Amino acid sequence: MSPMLAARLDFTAVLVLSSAPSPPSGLRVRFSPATARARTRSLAPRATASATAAVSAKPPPAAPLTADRSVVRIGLPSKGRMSEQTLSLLKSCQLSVRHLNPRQYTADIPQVPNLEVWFQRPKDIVRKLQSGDLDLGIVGFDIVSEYGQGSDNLVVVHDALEFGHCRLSLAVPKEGIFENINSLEELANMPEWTQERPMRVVTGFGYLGEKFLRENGFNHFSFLAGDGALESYPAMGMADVIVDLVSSGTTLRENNLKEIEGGVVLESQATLVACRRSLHKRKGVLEITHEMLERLEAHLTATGELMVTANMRGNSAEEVAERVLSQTSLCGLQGPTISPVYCSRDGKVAVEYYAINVVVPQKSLYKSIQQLRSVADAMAGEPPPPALASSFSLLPSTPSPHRPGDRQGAVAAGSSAAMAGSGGPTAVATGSGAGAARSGAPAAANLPPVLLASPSTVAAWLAGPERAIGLLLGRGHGLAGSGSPEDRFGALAIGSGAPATAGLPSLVAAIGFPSSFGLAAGALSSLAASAPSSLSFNGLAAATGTPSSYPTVLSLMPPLSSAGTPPAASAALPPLGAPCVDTTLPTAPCAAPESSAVPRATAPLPLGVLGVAPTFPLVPCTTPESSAVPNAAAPLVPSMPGLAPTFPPAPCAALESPAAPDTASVVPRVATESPVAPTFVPEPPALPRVASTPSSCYADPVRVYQRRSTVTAPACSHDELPVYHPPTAIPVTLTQW
Ligand SMILES: Nc1ncnc2c1ncn2[C@@H]1O[C@H](COP(=O)(O)OP(=O)(O)OP(=O)(O)O)[C@@H](O)[C@H]1O
Ligand SMILES: O=P(O)(O)OC[C@H]1O[C@H](OP(=O)(O)OP(=O)(O)O)[C@H](O)[C@@H]1O
Repeated sequence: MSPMLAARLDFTAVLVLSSAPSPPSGLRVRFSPATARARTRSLAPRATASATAAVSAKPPPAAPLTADRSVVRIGLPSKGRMSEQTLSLLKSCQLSVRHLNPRQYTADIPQVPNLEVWFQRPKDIVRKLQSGDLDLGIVGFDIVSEYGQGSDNLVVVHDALEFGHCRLSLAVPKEGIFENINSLEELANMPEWTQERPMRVVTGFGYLGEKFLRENGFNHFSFLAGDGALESYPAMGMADVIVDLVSSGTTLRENNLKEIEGGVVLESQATLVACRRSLHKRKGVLEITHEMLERLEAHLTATGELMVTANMRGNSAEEVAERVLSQTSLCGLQGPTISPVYCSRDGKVAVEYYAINVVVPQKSLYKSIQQLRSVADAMAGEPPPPALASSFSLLPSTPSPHRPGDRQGAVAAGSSAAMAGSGGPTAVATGSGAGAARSGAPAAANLPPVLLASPSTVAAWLAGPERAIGLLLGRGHGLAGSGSPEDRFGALAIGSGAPATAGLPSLVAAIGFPSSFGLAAGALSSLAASAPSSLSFNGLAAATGTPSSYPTVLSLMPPLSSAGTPPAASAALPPLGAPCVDTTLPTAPCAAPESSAVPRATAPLPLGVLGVAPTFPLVPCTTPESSAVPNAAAPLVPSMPGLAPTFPPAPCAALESPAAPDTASVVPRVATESPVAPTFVPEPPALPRVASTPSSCYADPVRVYQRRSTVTAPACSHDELPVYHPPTAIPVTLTQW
């Protein structure tokens, strides 16, 4: 084995970034061999041990940095499947790439003035990072590993940008001499492979492929380089096995190939990579890297979180806080924000309700809402509501008539007595995206609830105690899916576990996930077409348009009353493609409590989920001295509204003349379309200074980032180079509208 192959993959050196606005001389880039070694070990689960262990550490190329270049350069994929997602990720981080002339390869990012974007083929990005012609780049880890070949001059500063997931895998034909070959070991020991007749491998990853085979005991193999359609080579008799990228596995299956145990060479996804020499030497690279990491981390951390807003009665914010904090799913990142909701009572300002804003993991949204409801009921002196499955309200058994004029792809189903009696699904309604599920619409007044979310979220709901009714759109997105577990859920999964006589759960939700929206719309159309006759479909709007018109918004319907009080029938469907921040679904009439015709039991707990809340972690760890230094993330903060509207309204009157300025400028749709009691969330307090950590940890203010997957060590474990700090310090949220 060559020394090159025997060396280690060492992309994992830490990047030390200064948060202090000190002059460049004060910035330190330091790489700790010890720390890097530790990282390498902890990388093993992501890149298989063999791959991790043997990418060589070639000496860094001696290419000098171009003396006259003062601008920092980042390389982005010019085409292919990574290209669009890269731009979209950056946009989500408020780093919009301005590509004025599509014929040119350069662009800029207005938010980062000294940064020049160069669109390049991914492999060229890696090559140019090595040579120092690019300073930063976004490419798949597979490409970094193959073309970087362990170069010391490459630093993967963020290894999990959460797109472009795939694996580099060895696959063999399902039949013939491979029929009983199911593991790498069995493959290596096949008597067929001799020096004269080696195993022929076709791949576009010659470096990683060869290293992998050598490390796994293969003695007789030969390589054939191929660029595309590698799955055809075995059938054509040109190769015995392939080493290629796999994501869904469909191409392999369709070409009669199979993966085998131990055959994964490398797990990959998009990464942010930097040129080490640039980080050291080129002015501005460190700061820009720092800023990009800040934004990426903020966005990625927040995508699994939702901000839930609810109004509930209470005597004081503290009392509400105590109750809310007693619930396991309502503790937020640091705790809920609780603020008074001002209503007008007899011409005076009164506070009877409090708005709770709390960040919850998307996965436990359902649980959180149940807990909120139970807290709200307890506050009102009532027993907590039953679990969701038994809190369904009975619906009229007559199916709602089909409305011919409804929009395409829109679908919702009323319940039917037949279904309720069958023990099968009691009802289903589906709505798609962007708050389009509008059970409050006249023809949809009897509609059951909608739960539409990403497959994994719905799967969690279905599997959870609530046994929610749901339409799960699996990968197959056929309504009668089969095959993989996800495909099995691709079928309509409704009413599981709901009592046969039950009507509907009290929750209506529609989530528009840009990523799965097309899928959702397709499945909804199929559902409409293939619906059993016992279901009838009413029109619920399915928003269409570009992904950007789907705010990730979840609209929640207040509970139907136990007496079956339908939702107010006043809400009109939003126009197609409208940005639907659909919060206008009050069930109770807006009235002062004393005059309310609606018994307390039916009064809604108004809920709204404000969508993805990117959380901007501020500087996680500094020396005490640095607390005098403005936080590096601070400039991000003032642009955030920090105001979470509450909706729908708490029962109250005199909304026409709010007693205090309203929040219309913040949330115009809510203010104009919904009779919302104004809620005043105090201005966010002045940003606290960065939390201090024991000074023994640091010599000066530093922030260290490295590959996310290696975040295992405690915060301050190294005398000089503290490892990555999980960004939990000071969450600041931005709600996307
Ligand atoms: N199923 C997949 N097949 C190939 N690449 C995938 C897959 N899923 C994610 N990726 C990521 O996308 C990158 C390849 O994208 P794409 O094939 O568009 O790139 P490219 O460099 O333009 O390809 P080519 O060199 O074949 O033109 C891979 O390097 C990998 O990181
Ligand atoms: O597991 P799957 O989801 O089926 O994806 C795997 C396929 O995708 C890629 O090919 P690509 O579409 O880039 O075309 P190519 O073969 O020409 O490279 C890869 O080379 C596989 O062939």
